[in-house]
Amino acid sequence: VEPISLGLALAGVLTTYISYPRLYCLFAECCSPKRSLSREALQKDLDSKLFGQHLAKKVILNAVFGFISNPKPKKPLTLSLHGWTGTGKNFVSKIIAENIYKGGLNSDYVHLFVATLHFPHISNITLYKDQLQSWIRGNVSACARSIFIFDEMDKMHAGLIDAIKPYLDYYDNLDGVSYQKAIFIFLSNAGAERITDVALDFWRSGKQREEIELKDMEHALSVSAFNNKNTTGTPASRKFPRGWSSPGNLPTCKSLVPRLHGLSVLGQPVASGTAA
Ligand SMILES: Nc1ncnc2c1ncn2[C@@H]1O[C@H](COP(=O)(O)OP(=O)(O)OP(=O)(O)O)[C@@H](O)[C@H]1O
Repeated sequence: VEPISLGLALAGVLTTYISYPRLYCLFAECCSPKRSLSREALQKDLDSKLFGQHLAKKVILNAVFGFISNPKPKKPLTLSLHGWTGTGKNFVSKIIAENIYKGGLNSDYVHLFVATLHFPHISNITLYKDQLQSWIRGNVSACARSIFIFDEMDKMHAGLIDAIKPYLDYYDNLDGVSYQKAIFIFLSNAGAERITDVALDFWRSGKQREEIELKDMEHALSVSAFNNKNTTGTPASRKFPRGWSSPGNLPTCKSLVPRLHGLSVLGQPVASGTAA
């Protein structure tokens, strides 16, 4: 084959590959505006990898699948996972990320922040706020379905929590950017002791762990998370965003508590809820 013909043929193949996003996305990672999540695959992953978290599994499966399947969500998906260290909060975030993007946590569309690592100095709070907001704005502009994971929320400065709040609400757009397809996952130890207390009470009364319901955790978590002493800032600024109930405490039984915020599933707004 002569070099010019070969070159033209290759250029043709390359142009076709780039011009057809679906074809391109078969081989490279894409930010797909359409549904890109298999409920069966997510369920299989949760069932086979995540143990002892029946509430978390159910809530996460319904929340994530319902959200991704909705072509026009009214607000971003906000999940808040609470539990003691080593209960699987990061693990489940990884499962969610991997089910939405091939690259999982390494994807260009998945952003992980660790409070003590990325925002260590209270004196730099104004700088962090600006940087965080422009990072979120820039990345959501580039990919509406961006995922932001915030680890150690209980150690996050209240001022930074305030900086994230506007993106979690029901705005069609903020300064020309719509955040309604974004996913925010907050991980926290706040409420861990209380979660353990509830699980322990169930065990003492001879009930199965699987009998614990979302509502059994709700109140306990709200109170203890709001009173969380680790989050810095004044009590007033510690107020959680609308639809975002505060977190609480419990270690021995090691439960993971996801909290669902104002998510619209099947067109019905769902009030914030909790699972263990
Ligand atoms: N419920 C679980 N089911 C299966 N494996 C788990 C579970 N919880 C934890 N693990 C295992 O333990 C490892 C550590 O858990 P992970 O980092 O998710 O804990 P965490 O709740 O995020 O803790 P921390 O609060 O310290 O960040 C995971 O990578 C996973 O291998």
